[in-house]
Amino acid sequence: MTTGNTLVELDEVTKRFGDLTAVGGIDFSVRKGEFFTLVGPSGCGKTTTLRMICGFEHPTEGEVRIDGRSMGSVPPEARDTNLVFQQLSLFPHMSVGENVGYGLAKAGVDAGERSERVSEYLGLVDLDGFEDRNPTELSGGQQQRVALARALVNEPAVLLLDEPLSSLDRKLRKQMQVELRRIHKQTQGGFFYVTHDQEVAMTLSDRIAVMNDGHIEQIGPPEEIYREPASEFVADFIGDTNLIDARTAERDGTTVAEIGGEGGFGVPAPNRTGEVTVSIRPEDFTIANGDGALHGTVVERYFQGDQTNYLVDPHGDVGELQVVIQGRESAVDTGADVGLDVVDGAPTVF
Ligand SMILES: Nc1ncnc2c1ncn2[C@@H]1O[C@H](COP(=O)(O)OP(=O)(O)OP(=O)(O)O)[C@@H](O)[C@H]1O
Repeated sequence: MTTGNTLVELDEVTKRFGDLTAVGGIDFSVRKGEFFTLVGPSGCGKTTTLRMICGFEHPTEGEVRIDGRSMGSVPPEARDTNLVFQQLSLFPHMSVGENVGYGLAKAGVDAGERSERVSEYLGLVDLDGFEDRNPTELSGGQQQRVALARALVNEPAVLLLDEPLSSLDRKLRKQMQVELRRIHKQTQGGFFYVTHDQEVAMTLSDRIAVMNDGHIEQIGPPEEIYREPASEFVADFIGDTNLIDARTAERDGTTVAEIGGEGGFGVPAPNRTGEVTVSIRPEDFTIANGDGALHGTVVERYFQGDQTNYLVDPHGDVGELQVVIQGRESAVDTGADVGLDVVDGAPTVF
């Protein structure tokens, strides 16, 4: 299973706490130079997984390998990993420079080289010249960047990040996402990122693993996860979607899921029969006054600048649908009778 390109491998890893199975037999690998994100709802087992990679927890069953080597009972400090937490964990009594250089000092790196490496990594996180500042004088975003520099300075094979942006406000979080991408590109190390925030996962990652209740539902690049969700859970958790109950029927020799009954429209559902669920993303609809595959009434309309969101109550037993139209066009008002069409090939049938 090991290839030269693989950095971290989890092989049938299970972690039980008493009767509770926090992680139930998961497999994945993180490649060299990859930004890999584990995303899932609170309590699904993300942090436990990360803690098994860095050695703070040990699998009940299965094996963690780093660079092809079984981690068995290798203690955290002997693993080629470093960790950045959600809570800012800088030493308040040390300067920024001392914080960043802490691991190097512990490893016995001499003062001259330490000082060079510290300024190099402060430069990487865009904090040139901050060596003598005190961490308490810095903003939350700057402190988080110091924590990043501190974790990166001894060049670990894998940087583990546990919700490092969640204590920042929305704007700063967006900025730090861009920064993290850039820092990852420059260091070319493996990043293993854990978050419940699917938007962050989509923005940052080369690949995402979606976790649910201790198991992995799907692994793939963000676009694939979004466009071709492997399960109803993934479709619902990653981005917004409409999950519509439907039944299959034969139309012109092909099997379709009928949305809105016989008069509604058919979504191709090859090899399926009976009750199904159809996932349609809000942006995969088009909306117009008048005709469409489905008819309905606009219940609500929310203008959001770059897009307009509609809540449409379709005729037939479909349930309200969320529709998003990007751009400036928003010619349909609340209360209007509208037609909805769906972009060909966009829906997924479960
Ligand atoms: N040391 C422990 N002892 C007992 N149960 C634990 C322990 N650590 C975690 N758990 C349980 O294991 C499950 C998974 O927890 P974990 O922290 O891995 O989830 P998570 O996905 O990281 O959640 P969050 O996003 O809220 O941090 C939870 O039900 C949690 O209560």
